[in-house]
Amino acid sequence: TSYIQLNQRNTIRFASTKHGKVLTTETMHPLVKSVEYAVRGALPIRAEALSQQLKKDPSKLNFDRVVFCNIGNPQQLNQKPITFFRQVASLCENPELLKTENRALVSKLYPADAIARAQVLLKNIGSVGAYSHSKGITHIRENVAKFIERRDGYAANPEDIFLTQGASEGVQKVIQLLTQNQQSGIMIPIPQYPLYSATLSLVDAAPVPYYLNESQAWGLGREELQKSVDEARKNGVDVRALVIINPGNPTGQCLSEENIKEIIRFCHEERIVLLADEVYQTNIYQPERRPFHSFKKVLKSMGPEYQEQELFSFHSTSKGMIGECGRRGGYFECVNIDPAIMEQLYKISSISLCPNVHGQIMVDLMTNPPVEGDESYPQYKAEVDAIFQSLGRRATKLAQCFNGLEGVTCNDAEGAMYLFPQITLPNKAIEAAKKDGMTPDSFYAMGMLEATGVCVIPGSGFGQEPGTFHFRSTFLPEENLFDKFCGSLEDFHKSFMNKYRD
Ligand SMILES: Cc1ncc(COP(=O)(O)O)c(CN[C@@H]2CONC2=O)c1O
Repeated sequence: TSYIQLNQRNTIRFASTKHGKVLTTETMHPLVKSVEYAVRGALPIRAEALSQQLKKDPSKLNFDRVVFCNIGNPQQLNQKPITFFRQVASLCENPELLKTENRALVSKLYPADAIARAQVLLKNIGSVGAYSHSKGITHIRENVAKFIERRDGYAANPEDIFLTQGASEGVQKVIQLLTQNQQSGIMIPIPQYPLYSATLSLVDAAPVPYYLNESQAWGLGREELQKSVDEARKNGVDVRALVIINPGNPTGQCLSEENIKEIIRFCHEERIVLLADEVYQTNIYQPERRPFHSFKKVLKSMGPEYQEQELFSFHSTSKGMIGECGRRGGYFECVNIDPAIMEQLYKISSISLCPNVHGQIMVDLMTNPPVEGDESYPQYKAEVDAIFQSLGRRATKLAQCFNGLEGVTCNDAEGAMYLFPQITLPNKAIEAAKKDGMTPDSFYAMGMLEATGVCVIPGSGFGQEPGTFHFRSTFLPEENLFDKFCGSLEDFHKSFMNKYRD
């Protein structure tokens, strides 16, 4: 916009005054100011401060470590990375190791299939220090497409795949494109992972809530979706898309194939774009909920009338049994998306040049791990199975712990990494929270943190049925510390309930 046009279009509000900071919370972008993201909000900030205090003067606190259960960050809680993945990544990082003169030494440390994988990757990448294609390295996108074909049994085109800085970046790009003005609405689950509400705040679009049914194991029916979209459209909201998180965060429910068909039929009939967040697709602990049904697969299995349904599917290297969150690896696949929109997606992807190459390498490894017959397969399978079984045990144990607490009910985690128990708090606690200017569940969670060092996130950070209170915890603390972890929560809860008993 030229200076003159700006002047004609609206009066220029000069940020700079005669003194003080130019950039302040008064002069900043108001939408940024409006954003909230509880997963790293007040509780984790306090937890970080306590963690620093523990290093300086542990005597003042009645716990010896802060347990960050606020975030699905497995390697922060000492989950081991997958050996084969780190072997390949480290070889890509230091190609000198692949030189012939070093082969004898390196072969003592690295299996042949890791060396071979690194060579193939570097042949297609060049240097991990170079910018890559803005959609991601073609060779890796081809491998992702093959993974999708193997998983679903339907064709996938590498040109429909964008590699991203974690799934977050893909979600933000797609929502940005989908929302034209303040009337643009995106349906999001309540409770939801606050990436969605935060992104909608940033683009000044309308969140359109649909409620998961806690009494039905966080189930979702067509009638709830219909009620939500009808209500929004009646109020002038231009509902354009539906976000489904499957398996769910923070709720852990896994959709059946029939449920997915019902959702696709709804989107088709209501002309709504589907955003399928499937980052927990390998975190499914309840056998009856396996195998994972992707929205892509179910859509392709439905009749011809559904074959124009627009769908974006998201995946990430941060979850599963991998937990490589810090590498920022992820992708999204575009299904039935207008070619002109694909060009727009490429354009905005090119603004940030490319996703980081190490994240891309991790996507390649996640989607194409060692297979039966490969030298590294036995170790890879043993590591993945051990993590998977341990997550399942911890999910069950923590749910049992929560269900044993006075006034607490907790659905099992069918999948994902979290539990979202509902807590019934005494009025005295609710009053005390009010006095401290906190929501009751934040007051409870802060009390838990100060007493035990365990950091969870209040349900208000995810949304919840009005009048109910929840908190979200991961079940990621190391298994050998789990009994102590559960014991500290039980002790805190007893003392809290006694302190505020009506
Ligand atoms: C449902 C869902 N979608 C997308 C993401 C983004 O992941 P990446 O950007 O790392 O790929 C997360 C991360 N889970 C957050 C982070 O940890 N705890 C959470 O609730 C998530 O839970």
